[in-house]
Amino acid sequence: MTRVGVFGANGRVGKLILEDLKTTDDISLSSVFVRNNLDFNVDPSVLVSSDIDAFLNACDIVIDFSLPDACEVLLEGALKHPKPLVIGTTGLSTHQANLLKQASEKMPVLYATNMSLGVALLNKLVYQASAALEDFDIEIVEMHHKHKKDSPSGTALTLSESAARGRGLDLNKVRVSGRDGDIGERTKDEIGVMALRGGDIVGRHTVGFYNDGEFIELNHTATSRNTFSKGAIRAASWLVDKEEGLYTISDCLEL
Ligand SMILES: NC(=O)C1=CN([C@@H]2O[C@H](COP(=O)(O)OP(=O)(O)OC[C@H]3O[C@@H](n4cnc5c(N)ncnc54)[C@H](OP(=O)(O)O)[C@@H]3O)[C@@H](O)[C@H]2O)C=CC1
Ligand SMILES: O=C(O)C1=N[C@H](C(=O)O)C[C@H](O)C1
Repeated sequence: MTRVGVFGANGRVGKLILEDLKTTDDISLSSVFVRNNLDFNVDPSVLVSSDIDAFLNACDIVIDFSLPDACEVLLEGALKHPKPLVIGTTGLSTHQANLLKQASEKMPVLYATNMSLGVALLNKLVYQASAALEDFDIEIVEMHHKHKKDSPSGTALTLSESAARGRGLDLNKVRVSGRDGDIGERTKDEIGVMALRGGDIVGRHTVGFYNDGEFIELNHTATSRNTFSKGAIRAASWLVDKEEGLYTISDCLEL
């Protein structure tokens, strides 16, 4: 039985991971990290702790859906006590992304800005379309619930990386994430990545390829957050016996 530690268990996704683990074979909850209290009860055999070392000691693998600063605490702890990590937290700073890379030199780390099968495939399609439709303008729109803190979404940024790679472009030089005022005409290479927020939208991403006379739009809509929690548990079962290294959701899904 694989013992899972959940980081961010009070959160929208974290709570679902705890629920989904109850109905999963060969993998079960053994520890929960909290900064204050857990908002609900768990089986008394589960360690609930705000001590990162104790939390890591009590599990074989960690699943993290928290916030960037919290994820940093996890990565620093894991650098001292290596443990396989499945990380879904988005909005990481450059420093936090570097810590994640450092961690992957000591332990297996699967980082995915979106744990769904659909978005994993969408990334492949976007790469292909971007390369094939070289004269088309690329614009990405993401929509999420009003509680989301980071923008653009991690998924939109990953999709824009796929689009930039398809064209051999450096995303840092071509990404435009806001247009307001007298901005002039659109330049050929820019990749627009725009964010909308409202209500309870679980997650919607549209990657459009626009030319004179025609356009194509590729869309993925998550209709349930369980898509992410179940995807993360599947990733944990796959990652637990891997060697150190940085893995993607496509590796796990063999896409
Ligand atoms: N990769 C993917 O497929 C997906 C990724 N996400 C990403 O996952 C993350 C979480 O999303 P969501 O569940 O909606 O967010 P929530 O805000 O609902 O949950 C965040 C969790 O992080 C915990 N947390 C915050 N700060 C700290 C801290 N300093 N130390 C310890 N724990 C902390 C909170 O604990 P407490 O309540 O105790 O404060 C809470 O449990 C986001 O980055 C989101 O973008 C979301 C969906 C899918
Ligand atoms: O915060 C969310 O809710 C989501 N975050 C992820 C992201 O930033 O891409 C994935 C998903 O779209 C939901």
